[in-house]
Amino acid sequence: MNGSIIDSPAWQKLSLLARQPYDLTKPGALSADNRLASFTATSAGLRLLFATQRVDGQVLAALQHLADEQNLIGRLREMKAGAVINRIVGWPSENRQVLHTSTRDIFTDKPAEPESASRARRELNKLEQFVQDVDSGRLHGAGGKPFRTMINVGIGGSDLGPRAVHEALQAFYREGRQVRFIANVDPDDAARVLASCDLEETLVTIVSKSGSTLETLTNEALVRAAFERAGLDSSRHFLAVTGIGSPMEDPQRYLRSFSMFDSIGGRYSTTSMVGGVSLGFALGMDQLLAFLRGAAAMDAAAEEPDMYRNLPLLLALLGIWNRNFLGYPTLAILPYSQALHRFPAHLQQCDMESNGKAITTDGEPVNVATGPIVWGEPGTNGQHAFYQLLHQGTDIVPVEFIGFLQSQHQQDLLVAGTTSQQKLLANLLAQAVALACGRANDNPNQRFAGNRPSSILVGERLDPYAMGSLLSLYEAKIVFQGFVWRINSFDQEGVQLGKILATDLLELMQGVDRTVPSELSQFLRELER
Ligand SMILES: O=P(O)(O)OC[C@H]1O[C@H](O)[C@H](O)[C@@H](O)[C@@H]1O
Repeated sequence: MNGSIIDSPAWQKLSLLARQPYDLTKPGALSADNRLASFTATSAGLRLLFATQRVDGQVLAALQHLADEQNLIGRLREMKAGAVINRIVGWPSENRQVLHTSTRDIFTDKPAEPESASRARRELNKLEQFVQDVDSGRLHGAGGKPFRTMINVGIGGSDLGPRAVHEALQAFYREGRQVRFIANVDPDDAARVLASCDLEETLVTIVSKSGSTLETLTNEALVRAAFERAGLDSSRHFLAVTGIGSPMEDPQRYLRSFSMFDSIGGRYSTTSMVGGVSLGFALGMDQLLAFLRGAAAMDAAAEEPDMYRNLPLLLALLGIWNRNFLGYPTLAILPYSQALHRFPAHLQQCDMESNGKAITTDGEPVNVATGPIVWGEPGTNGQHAFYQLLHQGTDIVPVEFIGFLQSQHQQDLLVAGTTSQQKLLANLLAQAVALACGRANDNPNQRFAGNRPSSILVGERLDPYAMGSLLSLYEAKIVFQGFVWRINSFDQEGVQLGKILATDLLELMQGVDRTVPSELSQFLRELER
Protein backbone atom coordinates (compact mmCIF):
# COMPACT_ATOMS: atom_id res chain seq x y z
CA MET A 1 0.00 0.00 0.00
CA ASN A 2 1.90 3.06 -1.14
CA GLY A 3 1.22 6.78 -1.12
CA SER A 4 -1.40 8.48 0.94
CA ILE A 5 -5.05 7.50 0.94
CA ILE A 6 -6.01 11.04 -0.05
CA ASP A 7 -4.24 10.59 -3.39
CA SER A 8 -6.45 7.66 -4.34
CA PRO A 9 -8.92 8.28 -7.20
CA ALA A 10 -11.89 7.17 -5.10
CA TRP A 11 -10.90 9.50 -2.28
CA GLN A 12 -10.56 12.38 -4.74
CA LYS A 13 -14.01 11.60 -6.18
CA LEU A 14 -15.58 11.48 -2.71
CA SER A 15 -13.99 14.82 -1.85
CA LEU A 16 -15.68 16.35 -4.89
CA LEU A 17 -19.04 14.76 -4.10
CA ALA A 18 -18.85 15.97 -0.51
CA ARG A 19 -19.12 19.56 -1.72
CA GLN A 20 -22.84 18.95 -2.28
CA PRO A 21 -24.06 16.01 -0.23
CA TYR A 22 -27.58 14.70 -0.69
CA ASP A 23 -30.10 17.10 0.86
CA LEU A 24 -32.40 15.11 3.10
CA THR A 25 -34.55 18.16 3.79
CA LYS A 26 -35.80 18.75 0.28
CA PRO A 27 -39.43 17.68 -0.26
CA GLY A 28 -39.72 13.95 -0.98
CA ALA A 29 -36.02 13.43 -0.33
CA LEU A 30 -36.56 10.10 1.43
CA SER A 31 -39.18 8.69 -0.92
CA ALA A 32 -37.68 9.76 -4.25
CA ASP A 33 -36.60 6.96 -6.62
CA ASN A 34 -37.76 4.25 -4.26
CA ARG A 35 -34.94 5.35 -1.95
CA LEU A 36 -36.29 3.90 1.30
CA ALA A 37 -36.47 0.43 -0.23
CA SER A 38 -33.30 0.54 -2.31
CA PHE A 39 -31.04 1.98 0.39
CA THR A 40 -31.16 -1.21 2.44
CA ALA A 41 -28.81 -4.18 2.77
CA THR A 42 -28.86 -7.49 4.66
CA SER A 43 -26.23 -9.81 6.17
CA ALA A 44 -26.45 -12.68 8.64
CA GLY A 45 -29.95 -11.88 9.85
CA LEU A 46 -29.45 -8.14 10.26
CA ARG A 47 -30.71 -5.44 7.92
CA LEU A 48 -29.35 -1.90 7.45
CA LEU A 49 -31.69 0.92 6.38
CA PHE A 50 -29.54 3.85 5.31
CA ALA A 51 -31.81 6.17 3.30
CA THR A 52 -31.34 8.72 6.08
CA GLN A 53 -27.63 9.06 5.30
CA ARG A 54 -26.51 11.99 3.13
CA VAL A 55 -25.57 9.71 0.26
CA ASP A 56 -26.82 9.15 -3.28
CA GLY A 57 -25.96 6.66 -6.02
CA GLN A 58 -22.77 8.46 -6.99
CA VAL A 59 -21.46 8.57 -3.43
CA LEU A 60 -22.27 4.89 -2.89
CA ALA A 61 -20.50 3.96 -6.11
CA ALA A 62 -17.45 5.95 -5.06
CA LEU A 63 -17.47 4.29 -1.62
CA GLN A 64 -17.59 0.87 -3.28
CA HIS A 65 -14.71 1.99 -5.50
CA LEU A 66 -12.75 3.03 -2.40
CA ALA A 67 -13.25 -0.43 -0.90
CA ASP A 68 -12.15 -2.10 -4.12
CA GLU A 69 -9.09 0.05 -4.80
CA GLN A 70 -7.99 -0.32 -1.14
CA ASN A 71 -8.45 -4.11 -1.38
CA LEU A 72 -10.35 -4.13 1.89
CA ILE A 73 -11.79 -7.62 1.39
CA GLY A 74 -8.40 -9.02 0.42
CA ARG A 75 -6.79 -7.53 3.50
CA LEU A 76 -9.52 -8.93 5.74
CA ARG A 77 -8.98 -12.38 4.25
CA GLU A 78 -5.22 -12.06 4.82
CA MET A 79 -5.91 -11.08 8.44
CA LYS A 80 -8.14 -14.10 8.99
CA ALA A 81 -5.55 -16.39 7.40
CA GLY A 82 -2.92 -15.31 9.91
CA ALA A 83 -1.00 -12.39 8.37
CA VAL A 84 1.12 -10.51 10.92
CA ILE A 85 -0.62 -7.13 10.63
CA ASN A 86 -0.46 -5.92 14.24
CA ARG A 87 2.79 -4.04 13.61
CA ILE A 88 4.43 -0.67 12.88
CA VAL A 89 7.07 -0.96 10.14
CA GLY A 90 10.50 0.24 11.27
CA TRP A 91 9.65 0.46 14.97
CA PRO A 92 9.41 -2.00 17.86
CA SER A 93 5.79 -3.15 17.95
CA GLU A 94 3.69 -6.18 18.85
CA ASN A 95 4.27 -7.96 15.50
CA ARG A 96 1.35 -10.28 16.00
CA GLN A 97 -1.33 -12.01 13.99
CA VAL A 98 -4.94 -10.84 14.40
CA LEU A 99 -7.05 -13.96 14.77
CA HIS A 100 -10.14 -13.15 16.85
CA THR A 101 -12.37 -14.54 14.07
CA SER A 102 -10.74 -17.96 14.49
CA THR A 103 -12.49 -18.33 17.88
CA ARG A 104 -15.74 -18.84 15.97
CA ASP A 105 -14.28 -20.35 12.78
CA ILE A 106 -15.19 -23.75 14.18
CA PHE A 107 -18.19 -24.70 12.05
CA THR A 108 -16.27 -25.56 8.89
CA ASP A 109 -13.70 -28.21 7.98
CA LYS A 110 -11.73 -25.50 6.13
CA PRO A 111 -11.06 -22.77 8.73
CA ALA A 112 -9.12 -19.71 7.55
CA GLU A 113 -6.33 -20.41 10.06
CA PRO A 114 -6.50 -24.09 11.03
CA GLU A 115 -4.11 -24.07 13.99
CA SER A 116 -5.87 -21.21 15.73
CA ALA A 117 -9.29 -22.68 14.99
CA SER A 118 -8.28 -26.02 16.50
CA ARG A 119 -7.00 -24.21 19.61
CA ALA A 120 -10.39 -22.53 19.88
CA ARG A 121 -12.14 -25.85 19.52
CA ARG A 122 -9.90 -27.39 22.20
CA GLU A 123 -10.79 -24.64 24.66
CA LEU A 124 -14.48 -25.03 23.87
CA ASN A 125 -14.23 -28.77 24.53
CA LYS A 126 -12.59 -28.01 27.88
CA LEU A 127 -15.37 -25.54 28.62
CA GLU A 128 -18.06 -28.05 27.70
CA GLN A 129 -16.57 -30.54 30.16
CA PHE A 130 -16.43 -27.86 32.84
CA VAL A 131 -20.07 -26.86 32.31
CA GLN A 132 -21.09 -30.53 32.48
CA ASP A 133 -19.12 -30.94 35.73
CA VAL A 134 -20.89 -27.95 37.24
CA ASP A 135 -24.32 -29.02 35.99
CA SER A 136 -23.87 -32.57 37.30
CA GLY A 137 -22.60 -31.37 40.68
CA ARG A 138 -19.25 -33.11 40.18
CA LEU A 139 -17.89 -29.59 40.71
CA HIS A 140 -19.49 -27.79 43.64
CA GLY A 141 -18.68 -25.25 46.31
CA ALA A 142 -16.21 -26.03 49.10
CA GLY A 143 -19.21 -26.36 51.40
CA GLY A 144 -20.95 -28.77 49.01
CA LYS A 145 -23.46 -26.32 47.49
CA PRO A 146 -24.02 -26.37 43.69
CA PHE A 147 -22.57 -23.41 41.80
CA ARG A 148 -25.29 -20.94 40.77
CA THR A 149 -23.41 -17.64 40.57
CA MET A 150 -20.26 -16.60 38.71
CA ILE A 151 -18.34 -13.39 39.34
CA ASN A 152 -16.23 -12.19 36.39
CA VAL A 153 -13.19 -10.24 37.58
CA GLY A 154 -11.51 -8.39 34.70
CA ILE A 155 -11.30 -4.98 33.07
CA GLY A 156 -11.16 -3.49 29.56
CA GLY A 157 -11.53 -6.25 27.02
CA SER A 158 -11.78 -8.74 29.88
CA ASP A 159 -14.95 -7.03 31.06
CA LEU A 160 -16.67 -4.72 28.57
CA GLY A 161 -17.46 -7.16 25.75
CA PRO A 162 -18.50 -10.04 28.05
CA ARG A 163 -20.56 -7.68 30.22
CA ALA A 164 -22.32 -6.17 27.20
CA VAL A 165 -23.21 -9.63 25.87
CA HIS A 166 -24.39 -10.87 29.26
CA GLU A 167 -26.60 -7.83 29.69
CA ALA A 168 -27.91 -8.41 26.17
CA LEU A 169 -28.69 -12.11 26.69
CA GLN A 170 -29.86 -12.36 30.30
CA ALA A 171 -33.29 -13.32 28.94
CA PHE A 172 -31.67 -16.57 27.73
CA TYR A 173 -29.92 -17.51 30.99
CA ARG A 174 -30.45 -20.99 32.40
CA GLU A 175 -32.74 -21.23 35.40
CA GLY A 176 -31.10 -20.09 38.62
CA ARG A 177 -27.85 -18.90 37.05
CA GLN A 178 -26.50 -15.36 37.56
CA VAL A 179 -23.29 -13.62 36.53
CA ARG A 180 -21.90 -10.49 38.19
CA PHE A 181 -18.96 -8.30 37.15
CA ILE A 182 -16.17 -6.66 39.12
CA ALA A 183 -13.84 -4.45 37.06
CA ASN A 184 -12.94 -1.16 38.76
CA VAL A 185 -10.15 -1.01 41.36
CA ASP A 186 -12.60 1.15 43.35
CA PRO A 187 -13.17 -1.15 46.37
CA ASP A 188 -16.87 -0.32 46.31
CA ASP A 189 -17.18 -2.15 42.98
CA ALA A 190 -16.16 -5.44 44.60
CA ALA A 191 -17.97 -4.71 47.89
CA ARG A 192 -21.25 -4.11 46.08
CA VAL A 193 -21.00 -7.41 44.18
CA LEU A 194 -19.74 -9.51 47.09
CA ALA A 195 -22.58 -8.27 49.28
CA SER A 196 -25.06 -9.73 46.79
CA CYS A 197 -23.53 -13.21 46.45
CA ASP A 198 -23.68 -16.39 48.53
CA LEU A 199 -19.98 -17.25 48.25
CA GLU A 200 -20.60 -20.94 48.97
CA GLU A 201 -22.37 -21.25 45.60
CA THR A 202 -20.20 -18.77 43.72
CA LEU A 203 -17.48 -19.33 41.13
CA VAL A 204 -15.01 -16.51 40.48
CA THR A 205 -13.45 -16.24 37.02
CA ILE A 206 -10.31 -14.12 36.94
CA VAL A 207 -9.91 -12.88 33.35
CA SER A 208 -6.68 -11.24 32.27
CA LYS A 209 -4.86 -11.90 29.02
CA SER A 210 -1.60 -10.44 30.38
CA GLY A 211 -2.14 -11.80 33.89
CA SER A 212 -0.62 -8.56 35.19
CA THR A 213 -3.34 -5.90 35.15
CA LEU A 214 -3.28 -3.93 38.41
CA GLU A 215 -7.05 -3.66 38.84
CA THR A 216 -7.68 -7.34 38.16
CA LEU A 217 -4.89 -8.65 40.41
CA THR A 218 -6.00 -6.29 43.18
CA ASN A 219 -9.61 -7.38 42.89
CA GLU A 220 -8.59 -11.04 42.82
CA ALA A 221 -6.78 -10.58 46.15
CA LEU A 222 -9.76 -8.72 47.58
CA VAL A 223 -12.25 -11.41 46.52
CA ARG A 224 -10.00 -14.24 47.69
CA ALA A 225 -9.77 -12.54 51.09
CA ALA A 226 -13.58 -12.49 51.23
CA PHE A 227 -13.64 -16.25 50.56
CA GLU A 228 -11.01 -16.90 53.23
CA ARG A 229 -12.98 -14.79 55.71
CA ALA A 230 -16.00 -16.96 54.92
CA GLY A 231 -13.90 -20.06 55.66
CA LEU A 232 -13.93 -21.16 52.02
CA ASP A 233 -10.88 -22.51 50.16
CA SER A 234 -10.75 -20.08 47.25
CA SER A 235 -8.79 -22.53 45.07
CA ARG A 236 -12.03 -24.58 44.94
CA HIS A 237 -13.98 -21.59 43.61
CA PHE A 238 -11.60 -19.70 41.32
CA LEU A 239 -11.09 -20.14 37.58
CA ALA A 240 -8.49 -18.47 35.37
CA VAL A 241 -8.76 -17.18 31.80
CA THR A 242 -5.35 -15.93 30.77
CA GLY A 243 -2.69 -15.87 28.07
CA ILE A 244 -0.27 -18.73 27.57
CA GLY A 245 2.72 -18.21 29.88
CA SER A 246 1.08 -15.41 31.88
CA PRO A 247 1.80 -15.07 35.63
CA MET A 248 -1.72 -16.36 36.25
CA GLU A 249 -0.89 -19.79 34.82
CA ASP A 250 -0.78 -21.58 38.21
CA PRO A 251 -2.93 -24.72 38.56
CA GLN A 252 -2.58 -24.64 42.37
CA ARG A 253 -4.57 -21.45 42.60
CA TYR A 254 -7.37 -22.27 40.18
CA LEU A 255 -10.00 -24.99 39.87
CA ARG A 256 -9.74 -24.78 36.06
CA SER A 257 -7.70 -22.61 33.70
CA PHE A 258 -8.68 -21.59 30.17
CA SER A 259 -6.32 -20.08 27.62
CA MET A 260 -6.43 -17.11 25.35
CA PHE A 261 -3.76 -16.20 22.86
CA ASP A 262 -1.55 -13.29 21.84
CA SER A 263 -3.20 -13.19 18.41
CA ILE A 264 -6.52 -12.21 20.00
CA GLY A 265 -6.72 -8.60 21.15
CA GLY A 266 -8.56 -7.93 24.42
CA ARG A 267 -11.23 -5.77 22.80
CA TYR A 268 -11.83 -8.45 20.16
CA SER A 269 -11.84 -11.37 22.62
CA THR A 270 -15.51 -11.75 23.63
CA THR A 271 -15.95 -14.89 21.50
CA SER A 272 -12.80 -16.45 23.02
CA MET A 273 -12.75 -17.96 26.52
CA VAL A 274 -12.71 -14.36 27.81
CA GLY A 275 -16.45 -14.27 27.22
CA GLY A 276 -16.93 -17.99 26.69
CA VAL A 277 -16.48 -19.22 30.25
CA SER A 278 -19.10 -16.94 31.82
CA LEU A 279 -21.44 -17.24 28.82
CA GLY A 280 -21.17 -21.03 28.81
CA PHE A 281 -21.95 -21.09 32.56
CA ALA A 282 -24.93 -18.75 32.23
CA LEU A 283 -26.44 -19.74 28.87
CA GLY A 284 -25.31 -23.35 28.46
CA MET A 285 -23.24 -24.63 25.54
CA ASP A 286 -26.05 -24.73 22.95
CA GLN A 287 -26.80 -21.03 23.31
CA LEU A 288 -23.09 -20.18 23.44
CA LEU A 289 -22.65 -22.03 20.15
CA ALA A 290 -25.62 -20.12 18.68
CA PHE A 291 -23.84 -16.90 19.67
CA LEU A 292 -20.67 -18.12 17.93
CA ARG A 293 -22.66 -19.20 14.86
CA GLY A 294 -24.08 -15.69 14.51
CA ALA A 295 -20.60 -14.21 14.70
CA ALA A 296 -19.29 -16.75 12.18
CA ALA A 297 -22.13 -15.92 9.78
CA MET A 298 -21.33 -12.20 9.88
CA ASP A 299 -17.60 -13.01 9.55
CA ALA A 300 -18.46 -14.79 6.28
CA ALA A 301 -20.60 -11.86 5.09
CA ALA A 302 -17.68 -9.51 5.80
CA GLU A 303 -15.77 -11.20 2.96
CA GLU A 304 -18.39 -10.27 0.34
CA PRO A 305 -16.91 -7.72 -2.11
CA ASP A 306 -20.32 -6.15 -2.81
CA MET A 307 -21.10 -3.75 0.03
CA TYR A 308 -24.83 -4.33 -0.41
CA ARG A 309 -24.17 -7.90 0.73
CA ASN A 310 -21.64 -6.91 3.39
CA LEU A 311 -23.03 -4.88 6.30
CA PRO A 312 -19.67 -4.45 8.08
CA LEU A 313 -18.17 -2.99 4.88
CA LEU A 314 -21.21 -0.80 4.19
CA LEU A 315 -21.35 0.56 7.75
CA ALA A 316 -17.59 1.16 7.66
CA LEU A 317 -17.83 3.10 4.39
CA LEU A 318 -20.80 5.19 5.56
CA GLY A 319 -18.75 5.99 8.66
CA ILE A 320 -15.80 7.06 6.49
CA TRP A 321 -18.16 9.31 4.49
CA ASN A 322 -19.45 11.00 7.65
CA ARG A 323 -16.04 11.17 9.37
CA ASN A 324 -13.66 12.09 6.54
CA PHE A 325 -15.88 13.79 3.95
CA LEU A 326 -18.67 15.43 5.94
CA GLY A 327 -16.24 16.04 8.81
CA TYR A 328 -18.16 14.82 11.84
CA PRO A 329 -15.90 13.98 14.82
CA THR A 330 -18.25 11.80 16.85
CA LEU A 331 -20.59 8.84 16.38
CA ALA A 332 -23.62 7.99 18.55
CA ILE A 333 -24.64 4.34 18.87
CA LEU A 334 -28.24 4.39 20.05
CA PRO A 335 -29.75 0.92 20.59
CA TYR A 336 -33.53 0.90 20.92
CA SER A 337 -33.11 -2.15 23.10
CA GLN A 338 -32.59 -1.82 26.84
CA ALA A 339 -30.78 -5.17 26.80
CA LEU A 340 -28.04 -3.53 24.69
CA HIS A 341 -27.46 -0.80 27.27
CA ARG A 342 -23.79 -1.74 27.71
CA PHE A 343 -23.10 -2.31 24.01
CA PRO A 344 -22.04 1.33 23.35
CA ALA A 345 -19.52 1.02 26.20
CA HIS A 346 -18.01 -2.09 24.58
CA LEU A 347 -17.86 -0.26 21.24
CA GLN A 348 -16.12 2.67 22.90
CA GLN A 349 -13.24 0.35 23.68
CA CYS A 350 -13.38 -1.68 20.48
CA ASP A 351 -13.56 1.39 18.22
CA MET A 352 -11.64 4.08 20.11
CA GLU A 353 -8.86 1.80 21.40
CA SER A 354 -8.48 0.36 17.89
CA ASN A 355 -8.73 3.50 15.77
CA GLY A 356 -7.79 6.31 18.17
CA LYS A 357 -4.43 6.47 16.41
CA ALA A 358 -2.44 9.22 14.61
CA ILE A 359 0.42 7.13 13.20
CA THR A 360 0.17 4.90 10.12
CA THR A 361 1.48 1.34 10.02
CA ASP A 362 4.55 2.87 8.31
CA GLY A 363 5.26 4.98 11.39
CA GLU A 364 4.27 8.22 9.63
CA PRO A 365 1.76 10.81 10.89
CA VAL A 366 -1.68 10.27 9.37
CA ASN A 367 -3.02 13.00 7.08
CA VAL A 368 -6.69 12.17 7.52
CA ALA A 369 -9.00 12.10 10.52
CA THR A 370 -9.16 8.65 12.10
CA GLY A 371 -11.38 7.04 14.77
CA PRO A 372 -14.49 9.00 15.81
CA ILE A 373 -15.49 9.67 19.41
CA VAL A 374 -17.99 6.90 20.07
CA TRP A 375 -20.75 7.24 22.64
CA GLY A 376 -24.34 6.23 23.19
CA GLU A 377 -27.20 5.18 25.39
CA PRO A 378 -30.39 3.20 24.73
CA GLY A 379 -33.48 4.79 23.26
CA THR A 380 -36.08 5.79 24.13
CA ASN A 381 -34.24 6.92 27.32
CA GLY A 382 -31.79 9.11 25.37
CA GLN A 383 -34.70 11.05 23.91
CA HIS A 384 -35.26 12.42 27.40
CA ALA A 385 -31.57 13.20 27.91
CA PHE A 386 -29.42 14.40 24.99
CA TYR A 387 -31.56 14.38 21.84
CA GLN A 388 -32.02 18.14 22.13
CA LEU A 389 -28.39 18.52 21.03
CA LEU A 390 -28.77 15.91 18.30
CA HIS A 391 -31.63 17.91 16.77
CA GLN A 392 -30.72 21.54 17.43
CA GLY A 393 -27.11 21.60 18.62
CA THR A 394 -24.31 23.40 16.80
CA ASP A 395 -22.49 20.08 16.16
CA ILE A 396 -23.89 17.37 13.89
CA VAL A 397 -23.64 13.83 15.32
CA PRO A 398 -24.11 10.88 12.95
CA VAL A 399 -26.24 8.18 14.57
CA GLU A 400 -26.31 4.39 14.26
CA PHE A 401 -29.65 3.20 15.57
CA ILE A 402 -30.15 -0.48 16.46
CA GLY A 403 -33.58 -2.07 16.88
CA PHE A 404 -35.46 -5.38 16.84
CA LEU A 405 -38.96 -6.20 15.62
CA GLN A 406 -39.70 -8.56 18.53
CA SER A 407 -39.03 -8.18 22.24
CA GLN A 408 -36.96 -10.83 24.03
CA HIS A 409 -39.42 -11.66 26.81
CA GLN A 410 -42.60 -11.38 24.70
CA GLN A 411 -44.37 -9.79 27.66
CA ASP A 412 -46.12 -6.81 26.14
CA LEU A 413 -49.47 -5.06 26.39
CA LEU A 414 -51.72 -3.10 24.10
CA VAL A 415 -51.94 0.35 25.70
CA ALA A 416 -53.81 3.14 23.92
CA GLY A 417 -53.98 0.99 20.82
CA THR A 418 -50.32 0.00 20.45
CA THR A 419 -47.87 -2.34 22.17
CA SER A 420 -44.70 -1.19 23.91
CA GLN A 421 -42.59 -2.73 21.15
CA GLN A 422 -44.57 -0.70 18.59
CA LYS A 423 -44.01 2.44 20.64
CA LEU A 424 -40.27 1.65 20.80
CA LEU A 425 -39.96 1.16 17.04
CA ALA A 426 -42.18 4.16 16.23
CA ASN A 427 -39.85 6.35 18.26
CA LEU A 428 -36.78 4.90 16.55
CA LEU A 429 -38.12 5.62 13.06
CA ALA A 430 -39.48 9.03 14.08
CA GLN A 431 -36.10 10.10 15.39
CA ALA A 432 -34.28 9.06 12.21
CA VAL A 433 -36.78 10.94 10.03
CA ALA A 434 -36.81 14.04 12.27
CA LEU A 435 -33.00 14.18 12.30
CA ALA A 436 -32.84 13.76 8.52
CA CYS A 437 -35.72 15.90 7.28
CA GLY A 438 -35.98 18.51 10.03
CA ARG A 439 -38.88 20.88 9.99
CA ALA A 440 -39.14 24.58 9.01
CA ASN A 441 -40.70 27.04 11.40
CA ASP A 442 -41.00 30.81 11.55
CA ASN A 443 -40.07 30.56 15.18
CA PRO A 444 -36.27 30.00 15.05
CA ASN A 445 -36.36 28.23 18.38
CA GLN A 446 -38.70 25.60 17.00
CA ARG A 447 -36.87 25.16 13.71
CA PHE A 448 -35.18 21.79 12.95
CA ALA A 449 -32.34 22.12 10.43
CA GLY A 450 -32.32 18.42 9.52
CA ASN A 451 -29.59 16.83 7.41
CA ARG A 452 -28.45 14.99 10.52
CA PRO A 453 -27.49 11.56 9.15
CA SER A 454 -28.31 8.15 10.61
CA SER A 455 -28.59 4.47 9.75
CA ILE A 456 -30.93 1.92 11.28
CA LEU A 457 -29.68 -1.60 11.95
CA VAL A 458 -32.65 -3.90 12.54
CA GLY A 459 -33.04 -7.57 13.46
CA GLU A 460 -35.98 -9.86 14.18
CA ARG A 461 -35.19 -10.48 17.89
CA LEU A 462 -32.09 -10.07 20.07
CA ASP A 463 -31.22 -13.73 20.63
CA PRO A 464 -27.71 -15.30 20.98
CA TYR A 465 -27.31 -15.70 17.19
CA ALA A 466 -28.26 -12.06 16.55
CA MET A 467 -25.92 -10.89 19.33
CA GLY A 468 -23.03 -12.80 17.78
CA SER A 469 -23.85 -11.37 14.38
CA LEU A 470 -24.02 -7.83 15.80
CA LEU A 471 -20.74 -8.19 17.71
CA SER A 472 -18.93 -9.44 14.61
CA LEU A 473 -20.47 -6.71 12.45
CA TYR A 474 -18.93 -3.95 14.52
CA GLU A 475 -15.56 -5.73 14.91
CA ALA A 476 -15.24 -6.01 11.13
CA LYS A 477 -16.50 -2.46 10.57
CA ILE A 478 -13.77 -1.14 12.87
CA VAL A 479 -11.12 -3.27 11.13
CA PHE A 480 -12.20 -2.04 7.67
CA GLN A 481 -12.01 1.60 8.78
CA GLY A 482 -8.52 1.05 10.21
CA PHE A 483 -7.48 -0.46 6.88
CA VAL A 484 -8.70 2.65 5.04
CA TRP A 485 -6.87 4.96 7.44
CA ARG A 486 -3.75 2.76 7.19
CA ILE A 487 -3.35 2.66 10.99
CA ASN A 488 -2.70 -0.29 13.27
CA SER A 489 -6.07 -1.05 14.88
CA PHE A 490 -4.64 -3.81 17.06
CA ASP A 491 -2.19 -2.32 19.56
CA GLN A 492 -2.78 0.23 22.34
CA GLU A 493 0.43 2.07 23.18
CA GLY A 494 -1.68 5.05 24.26
CA VAL A 495 -2.71 3.39 27.51
CA GLN A 496 0.85 2.82 28.74
CA LEU A 497 1.92 6.32 29.93
CA GLY A 498 -0.94 6.64 32.43
CA LYS A 499 -0.09 3.23 33.85
CA ILE A 500 3.59 4.21 34.28
CA LEU A 501 2.74 7.45 36.11
CA ALA A 502 0.20 5.65 38.31
CA THR A 503 2.90 3.15 39.30
CA ASP A 504 5.22 6.05 40.19
CA LEU A 505 2.50 7.56 42.39
CA LEU A 506 1.75 4.26 44.08
CA GLU A 507 5.43 3.88 44.97
CA LEU A 508 5.43 7.43 46.34
CA MET A 509 2.38 6.58 48.43
CA GLN A 510 4.22 3.54 49.80
CA GLY A 511 7.14 5.80 50.75
CA VAL A 512 9.50 4.12 48.27
CA ASP A 513 12.52 6.38 47.96
CA ARG A 514 12.87 6.99 44.23
CA THR A 515 12.88 9.98 41.92
CA VAL A 516 9.59 10.60 40.18
CA PRO A 517 8.55 13.55 37.99
CA SER A 518 8.28 16.51 40.42
CA GLU A 519 4.82 17.43 39.16
CA LEU A 520 3.58 14.05 40.36
CA SER A 521 4.87 14.50 43.89
CA GLN A 522 3.59 18.08 44.00
CA PHE A 523 0.20 16.95 42.71
CA LEU A 524 0.05 14.19 45.34
CA ARG A 525 0.89 16.63 48.12
CA GLU A 526 -1.85 18.94 46.87
CA LEU A 527 -4.36 16.10 46.73
CA GLU A 528 -3.56 14.92 50.25
CA ARG A 529 -3.34 18.45 51.73
O1 LIG B 1 -6.90 -8.77 29.83
P1 LIG B 1 -5.81 -7.94 30.45
O2 LIG B 1 -4.44 -8.34 30.05
O3 LIG B 1 -5.97 -7.83 31.95
O4 LIG B 1 -5.98 -6.44 29.87
C1 LIG B 1 -7.15 -5.71 30.16
C2 LIG B 1 -7.10 -4.41 29.35
O5 LIG B 1 -5.88 -3.73 29.72
C3 LIG B 1 -5.58 -2.55 28.99
O6 LIG B 1 -6.47 -1.55 29.38
C4 LIG B 1 -5.67 -2.71 27.48
O7 LIG B 1 -5.63 -1.43 26.89
C5 LIG B 1 -6.98 -3.38 27.09
O8 LIG B 1 -6.95 -3.64 25.69
C6 LIG B 1 -7.12 -4.69 27.84
O9 LIG B 1 -8.33 -5.33 27.47
